[in-house]
Amino acid sequence: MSAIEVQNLGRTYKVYRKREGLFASVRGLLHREYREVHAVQDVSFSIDEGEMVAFLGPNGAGKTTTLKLLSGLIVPTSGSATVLGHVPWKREDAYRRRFSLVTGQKEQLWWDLPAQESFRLHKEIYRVSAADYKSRLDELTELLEVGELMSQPVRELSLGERMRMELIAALIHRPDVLFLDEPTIGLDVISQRRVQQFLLKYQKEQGITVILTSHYMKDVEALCDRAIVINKGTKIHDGSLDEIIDRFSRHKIIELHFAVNSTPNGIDRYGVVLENRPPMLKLQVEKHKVSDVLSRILGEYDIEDVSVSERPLEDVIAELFSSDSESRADTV
Ligand SMILES: Nc1ncnc2c1ncn2[C@@H]1O[C@H](COP(=O)(O)OP(=O)(O)OP(=O)(O)O)[C@@H](O)[C@H]1O
Repeated sequence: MSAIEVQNLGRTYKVYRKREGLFASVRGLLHREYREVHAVQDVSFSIDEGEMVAFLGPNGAGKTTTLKLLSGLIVPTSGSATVLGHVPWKREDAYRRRFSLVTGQKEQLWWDLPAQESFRLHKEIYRVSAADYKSRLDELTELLEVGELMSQPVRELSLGERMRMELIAALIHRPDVLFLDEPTIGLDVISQRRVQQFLLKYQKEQGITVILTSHYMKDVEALCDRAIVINKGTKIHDGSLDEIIDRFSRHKIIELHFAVNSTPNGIDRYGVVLENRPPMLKLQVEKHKVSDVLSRILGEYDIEDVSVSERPLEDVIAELFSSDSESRADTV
């Protein structure tokens, strides 16, 4: 059953255009000029209950705007959406109790108070019973390993510790849908992994529906099988992570092990040398040339072992979102 249904959703912002110079500023006071930013355009997708889906896109693609729309923080300019049968921007109490939005950049905890005080406030806001509150807090505290930090003012916590507290605050009312906007931004590798492991376990156990935006492909690979990719407000892909690689990667990697304990000169005429550790050499080759390059190399050199692999998701996404491929991404 689908938990989230989005149909031709669009959100346009009007941005005040400020001209330079005194005369233009005075004129601007009398006659305001606006420019329109189409942050989200005609986006449609459907997410089943219990799915964890990544929402990928370069800076300014419209990811946060979409999550804000689905959280009811802003109203769309076109299209429709329902989450668990609710229209988010109607801001019904019944909906508020069923979702949470966690953003890596904006905190919901009181800075000067211990996190447990904020949790208590959330308990009251969401009218969580004392018994449920206790059992959920115990469970989350243990899973996120923050027991000893409960009475410490939030401002004294590290970024990673704070994010774990943010997750507790977001989950204490046990939402059915969780929107995660860059939950690991700025975290070191250890903290990132800890958050990933928690999310994986929690999502499996509770069967909640999750949309995750992240610029870290390690998060995405650890947590999601499916990704929706948007660029300039428009959806350009919806499918498995493997499909992203298959569709957008223009290259493959050939790993060669030479029979002699060296690698030959001039092999770079076949592709880009990514790694050269004799007798091993990794070559990046355009997809459509792989079989031709392979047969030539095998004919020319004494090769002991060879393998062909896809490029890592991280590289494919970086290439897709780099400025020179933006126009390409627009047209796929
Ligand atoms: N309140 C606003 N007023 C005007 N323009 C906005 C507003 N919020 C977002 N935008 C614009 O809408 C576009 C989409 O922004 P959004 O924050 O949704 O992107 P994003 O994909 O989340 O980017 P990032 O990865 O950098 O967080 C951008 O061009 C942004 O400048």
